Amino acid sequence: MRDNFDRLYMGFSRLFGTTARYGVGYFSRARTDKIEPHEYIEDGNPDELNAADSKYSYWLKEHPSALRAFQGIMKAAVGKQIVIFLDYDGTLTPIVDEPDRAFMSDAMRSAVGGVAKHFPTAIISGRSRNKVYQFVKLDEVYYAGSHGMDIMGPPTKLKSYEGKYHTNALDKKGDELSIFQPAKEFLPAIREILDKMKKGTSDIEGVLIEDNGFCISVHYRHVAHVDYGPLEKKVLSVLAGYPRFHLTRGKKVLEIRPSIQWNKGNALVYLLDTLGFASSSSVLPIYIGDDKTDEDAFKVLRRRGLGYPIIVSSAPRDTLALCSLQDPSEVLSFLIRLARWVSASD
Ligand SMILES: O=P(O)(O)OC[C@H]1O[C@H](O[C@H]2O[C@H](CO)[C@@H](O)[C@H](O)[C@H]2O)[C@H](O)[C@@H](O)[C@@H]1O
Repeated sequence: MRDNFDRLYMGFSRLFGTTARYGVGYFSRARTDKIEPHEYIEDGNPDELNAADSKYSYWLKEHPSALRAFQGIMKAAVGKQIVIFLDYDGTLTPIVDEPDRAFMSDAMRSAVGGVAKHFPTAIISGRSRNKVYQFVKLDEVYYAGSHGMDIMGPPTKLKSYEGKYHTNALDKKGDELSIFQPAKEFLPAIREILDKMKKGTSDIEGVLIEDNGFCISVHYRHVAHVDYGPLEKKVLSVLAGYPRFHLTRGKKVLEIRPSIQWNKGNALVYLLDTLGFASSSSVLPIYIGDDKTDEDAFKVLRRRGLGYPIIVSSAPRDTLALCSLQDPSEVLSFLIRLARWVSASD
């Protein structure tokens, strides 16, 4: 009986976008909101939804909810230093139609600030470092923009990272920081590509080109289906003149990136190293992200057998993550719980 209700409610939640599926308040929310199972039966094809749900339930067994696994994660953290890594779009904010309007909620800001009070915390995003900072506006967090190619992290004199890519900086309080930009020499070419990309695609309606510092995003969320082919062709033809760059694909976005061996996984390692946890077993990194690019960081954690890679997804996906969270609202619950847990154990 309970199983039936579970399945029906999951179908309903997928259909109507409610987020109260797992973790705290799952059944209680369903009841207080007075959601009746028959509403779902009338509005959807039960067979299709049941098939999708059973795939998702199966996937959840392999990538359990980090909210459900919370106690286990905290048990593993005993005697270790937790370090938090967060992606931005799709993790700290829901995916929205206008990239410039992916604002972070005050609740999320306060939750991220809450964990950053207790643990070193970094946001690693595909956006430019400054843009992420403008959205987040928390000074106690480290920022890595351009998929990790522009990191503002702890001060460092580590020999393993080339000095020419480092610049010293000060934060607002006057504390020392280090800026690491391993794709520095690509900047002039990136400016050229940006210019050509803007000119070359200006006749296609709906294209939005975002300058991400060391990468460029060509958004096609608002491009008509028939125009996608010509757009991709144009992007590839500009790129053909720049063999030291390559194209990757994200959520309704084509991204142009310098072809260096540096990604979010390298950024995670860099930050762990500069925080003083190089090859340390006394650290427990928790990395939460929703995108393909976050898989590079998941891979590093899995290879090192370290911490918890957590994917944000409400559908089954190929992933190296160990746990999952359904959407940014579950990320919020997880972060709040983490800050409460550490305050309670202080
Ligand atoms: O690494 P991330 O922080 O996840 O950044 C990846 C890309 O995110 C943004 O684009 C995506 O989110 C937009 C806002 O929700 C959405 O409109 C767009 O369709 C998505 O692709 C950002 O604008 C890109 O520059 C980032 O590379």
